Amino acid sequence: MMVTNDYQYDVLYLGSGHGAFNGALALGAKGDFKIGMVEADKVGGTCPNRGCNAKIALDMPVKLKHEAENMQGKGIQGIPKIDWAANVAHEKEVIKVLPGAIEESLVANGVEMIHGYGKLVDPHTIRVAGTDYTATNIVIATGAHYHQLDIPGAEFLHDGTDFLSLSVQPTELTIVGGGYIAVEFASIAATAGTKVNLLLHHDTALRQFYQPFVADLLQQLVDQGVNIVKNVTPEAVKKTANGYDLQTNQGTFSSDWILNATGRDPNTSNLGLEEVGVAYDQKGIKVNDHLQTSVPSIYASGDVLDKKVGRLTPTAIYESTYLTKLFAHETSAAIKYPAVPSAVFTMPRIAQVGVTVDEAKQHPETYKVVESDLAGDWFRVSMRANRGKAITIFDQEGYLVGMTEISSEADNAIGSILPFIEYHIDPEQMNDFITLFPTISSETKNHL
Ligand SMILES: Cc1cc2nc3c(=O)[nH]c(=O)nc-3n(C[C@H](O)[C@H](O)[C@H](O)COP(=O)(O)OP(=O)(O)OC[C@H]3O[C@@H](n4cnc5c(N)ncnc54)[C@H](O)[C@@H]3O)c2cc1C
Ligand SMILES: NC(=O)c1ccc[n+]([C@@H]2O[C@H](COP(=O)([O-])OP(=O)(O)OC[C@H]3O[C@@H](n4cnc5c(N)ncnc54)[C@H](O)[C@@H]3O)[C@@H](O)[C@H]2O)c1
Repeated sequence: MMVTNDYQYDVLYLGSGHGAFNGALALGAKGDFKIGMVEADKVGGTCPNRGCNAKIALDMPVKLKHEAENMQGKGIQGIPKIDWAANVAHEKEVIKVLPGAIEESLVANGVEMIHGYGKLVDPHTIRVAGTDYTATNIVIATGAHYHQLDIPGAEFLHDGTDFLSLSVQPTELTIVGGGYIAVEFASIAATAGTKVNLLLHHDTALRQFYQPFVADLLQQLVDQGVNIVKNVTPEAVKKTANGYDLQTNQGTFSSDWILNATGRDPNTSNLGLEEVGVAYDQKGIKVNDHLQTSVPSIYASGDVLDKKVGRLTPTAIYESTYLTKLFAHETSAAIKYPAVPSAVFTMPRIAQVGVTVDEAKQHPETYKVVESDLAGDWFRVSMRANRGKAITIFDQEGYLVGMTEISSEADNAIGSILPFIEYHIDPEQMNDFITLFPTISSETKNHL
């Protein structure tokens, strides 16, 4: 596809996160598309600048400290101390190159960057600072923002972006929420020695994960000193001489910092969606199975979508690269998501992919569920990291269709089996895969 009309671009992206830039890079590499991208903030969006990359950089010393604790007296003497300020400084150092590097590769692939806040004017036009940019197709990839609590004193609450820039270690931290961000940041802070209150809205956390594993994770956080309180509804925040009081239906929690981790809402306001007729609600922009909105020339991708798969970086990448194939006429098929893995980067981690344990247990006529204790896995014993459980799910013909694990290496374990599920590798063919030994992938394959 090339410009065949009076529009300036073939494709104009609104936003430059993974929901946009991976697809734009691939489209630009084809060489015959005119592409523009509008970004109001840092190029690369949430994940590189204030999401996954920043978070995992902060988690590195956390994992290392747990590993050193496990190896005490087994070749390691002394428990390292996390230097909070230095950890945050290192996180900033490793992510600061990302927006520049992403913009450089976009430009090298022919993408024209337009810096500023964009708003739709009509089905083919985005206005930025008074200038109109036109395109055959527009992709809305504006991401999501932190959910605000509507309580008195909400202005004293901090969000995940603030946490990732918090250079002074809180003595006591209160976290509201029980999703990914709440438990991951609780794990980071508690390991560094901060006293953490983790306030769950319900009687559990991480509701999309296998609950016995979540209960085990919460118990391990309690063992590290985290004060977990269930069924909490926040009511008001008050500033005190030493910090803040969070008043709730379960009493008052005093701490020097409060993290509001109650979810993220799609960025749909002030984009001109109503004016142009793009349908959306509080769950996000509505699209058909080709990621096309109610306005045929406008598509949407990433966290801003109303979608059933997780609001994750890999799903945003998958959507933006699907759109590239669609625009390049390399496919006309509906989007079909592969099995989407997800991990909670706590210590221990929980990760899962494919058919869930609950689904499998509800349908014993279709699935076989195999539970494995990892205590005896030799490689993990050598790492002294053999506390954990894995559950593998097979269909009646013996094909692997799902897996979930809790362990310090659950992310690596689940990552190692994805092709078996996605490519429907039969039990015999699995023997054709030679793994590296000894590694987590060889240990994991032993359980299949
Ligand atoms: C703390 C945190 C940790 C996370 N950890 C993980 C993880 O470990 N693994 C994982 O898979 N996912 C993780 N995620 C989720 C992941 O970051 C998102 O799913 C992903 O970044 C979504 O990409 P996106 O392109 O849809 O949106 P974004 O990356 O948010 O990009 C949207 C962009 O659009 C821009 N924009 C918005 N409106 C306009 C406008 N009108 N004009 C111009 N520009 C505009 C914004 O400035 C932004 O740059 C995490 C998220 C957070 C917040
Ligand atoms: N490891 C990862 O893949 C990862 C890590 C971090 C974030 N993310 C993504 O970032 C997004 C945001 O993560 P999150 O953890 O903020 O959201 P989430 O939706 O996972 O969790 C929100 C939590 O807030 C609670 N909550 C909602 N309203 C509340 C209220 N009024 N009072 C108290 N608690 C309330 C919910 O019960 C839930 O536990 C998600 O889309 C997630 O997919 C992913």
